[in-house]
Amino acid sequence: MTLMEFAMRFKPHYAKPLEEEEEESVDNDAYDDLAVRGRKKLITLTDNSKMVVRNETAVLRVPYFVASTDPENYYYSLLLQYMPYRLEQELLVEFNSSKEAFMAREETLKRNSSIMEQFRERDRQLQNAFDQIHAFEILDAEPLGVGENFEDAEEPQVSEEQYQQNFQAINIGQRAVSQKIAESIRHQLEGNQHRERLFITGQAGTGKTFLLHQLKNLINRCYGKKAVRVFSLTGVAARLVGGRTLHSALKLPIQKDGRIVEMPLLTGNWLKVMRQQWKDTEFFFIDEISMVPYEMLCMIDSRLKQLKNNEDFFGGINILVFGDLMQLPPVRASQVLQQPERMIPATHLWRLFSLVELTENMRQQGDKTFIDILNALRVGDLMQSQIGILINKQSTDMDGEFALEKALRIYPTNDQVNNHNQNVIKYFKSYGVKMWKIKAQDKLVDSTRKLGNDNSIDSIIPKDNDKTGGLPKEIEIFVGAKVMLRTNLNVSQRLVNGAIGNITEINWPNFARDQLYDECIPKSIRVDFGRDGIHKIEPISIQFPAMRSYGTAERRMLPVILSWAGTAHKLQGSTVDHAVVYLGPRLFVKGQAYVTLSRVKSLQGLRIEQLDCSKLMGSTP
Ligand SMILES: Nc1ncnc2c1ncn2[C@@H]1O[C@H](COP(=O)(O)OP(=O)(O)OP(=O)(O)O)[C@@H](O)[C@H]1O
Repeated sequence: MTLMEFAMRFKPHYAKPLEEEEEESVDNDAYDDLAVRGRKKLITLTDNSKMVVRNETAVLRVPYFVASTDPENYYYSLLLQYMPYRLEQELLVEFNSSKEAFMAREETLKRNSSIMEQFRERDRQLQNAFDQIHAFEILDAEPLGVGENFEDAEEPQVSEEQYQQNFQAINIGQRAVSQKIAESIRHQLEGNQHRERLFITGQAGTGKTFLLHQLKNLINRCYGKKAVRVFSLTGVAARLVGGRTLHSALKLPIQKDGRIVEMPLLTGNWLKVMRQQWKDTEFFFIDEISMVPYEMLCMIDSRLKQLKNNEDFFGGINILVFGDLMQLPPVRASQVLQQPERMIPATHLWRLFSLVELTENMRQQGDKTFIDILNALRVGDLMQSQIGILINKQSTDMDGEFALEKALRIYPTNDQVNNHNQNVIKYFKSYGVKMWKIKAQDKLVDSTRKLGNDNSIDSIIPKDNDKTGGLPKEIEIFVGAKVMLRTNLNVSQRLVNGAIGNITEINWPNFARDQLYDECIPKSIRVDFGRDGIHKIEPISIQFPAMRSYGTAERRMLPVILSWAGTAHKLQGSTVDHAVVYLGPRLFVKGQAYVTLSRVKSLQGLRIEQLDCSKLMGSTP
């Protein structure tokens, strides 16, 4: 059924048949009124037609629809009630669904709603609808840590000096790729239609990300404009390369429970705006490609075709992907390289790529023993002597740089991460450090259903932080606590989800010197993000769907979580001087041990918390 056919179903309630519709006005009742009572006050509409001002109230009959089960009718009925229109068709033109049409009018509807407030007892119907939509956006968004909709960062400009310095530093393998790309750009600028499709791989630490930055600068300089767009699947990885997440940048659908959902086509204004944004793009980079399932690569291909209005593969732009398939496999999705059977005989996209392998380890530079261990671990072929070295790295005696509160801990699961953070809190408490427990303020914002006596607000709020916009239920903080930001505050200052720093100051409301009551949330905290500076962080409010059909809930909380530990998945791509890593029985994915270990620069900077040798061998996790 087309949207128009769908709209016709409303005729009995709202609209008169089109042929009866007067050119001059849609308010036929008002004209009928005019005939009976004589001259009435007219207002002139923007197209100079006239409309009679109604003196008497009218009753509008509205069937009842439920947003979750019948969104088309629900939003359409709201549009009909609250959006002024001359022809009913206008309401849906250019939109794929009535929800889209409704959201496109958000500003106007809210303005109209506030005007109408004077004439009616406000039923909050519109407000509830917007609240619901925005709350559900939390669920539709990528899981936290998988990035959010932040706009293109104003990337920090690399100085000429830095650029030259990096250029001098690049090794032979990196230089060969740079030269190939420079050459190719020269040909493309001369009109050559060949486009580069490279898969730049190499074990962890071989400088793939370093090369990515260098190529980005090189290409932008060649074109004299921002011609490269850089993406990653996770927000943390995107932060490392100054890029955006694939989902937000390309409006890709979100996979739920490992299922790949169909990708909607962009239409109307969205498409226009995005095409404009992409017009200068000549190169498309994806970092950490090992996290991108094959189906997603296909979606990227079709989205780029649409954005560049070009049916060539990837919309006829150059595409460079960076990653190591021996690192983490895509989370809950099919293999990266394998083309699912149902997609055959479509062209296998990976066949279009040339492979370039970087071989010189730059992260563990100088630590040959560690490099050899990592190389062997990568292919599941550790020698007995190498296992011996790792066994010697096991220690319960964590002091100096490896002290509980200092070195980063890397675990496979969130549970272990939380557990470690709590242990650090206990440790500081044992030294009498003053702590404050900050509890989130939760409330229901939908008036559709009230909480009964048997239900507390806690019973209808999801426990999983990813379903509450990343805001935790509670957090214990103190000056010195290590925290991770869970929202994008300022992309150009790199204050994005995943940024880690230490609290330097806690400020309470009303200039109080301390937390006056248990429910009190600090007015702000200051966090030192190292080279990204010290920044003030204030509490934020986020709406999300409550459980058990209780409508929309809202949580107000500081957007930070404790961060003395992180998961291997979230830390993929990072480099640290010191870390205590877990290589025990809870490793659950092939490649996890390798990714975990290879974050550390040297054997000297490594301690192992638990070691299960069977997890290091062969291809089994
Ligand atoms: N040519 C180079 N000169 C100096 N340092 C380099 C060079 N290439 C890479 N590095 C440094 O080596 C470390 C590892 O590099 P990088 O993070 O780019 O590796 P990677 O291959 O992307 O690793 P991973 O697969 O773990 O993400 C970084 O600290 C980086 O700055």
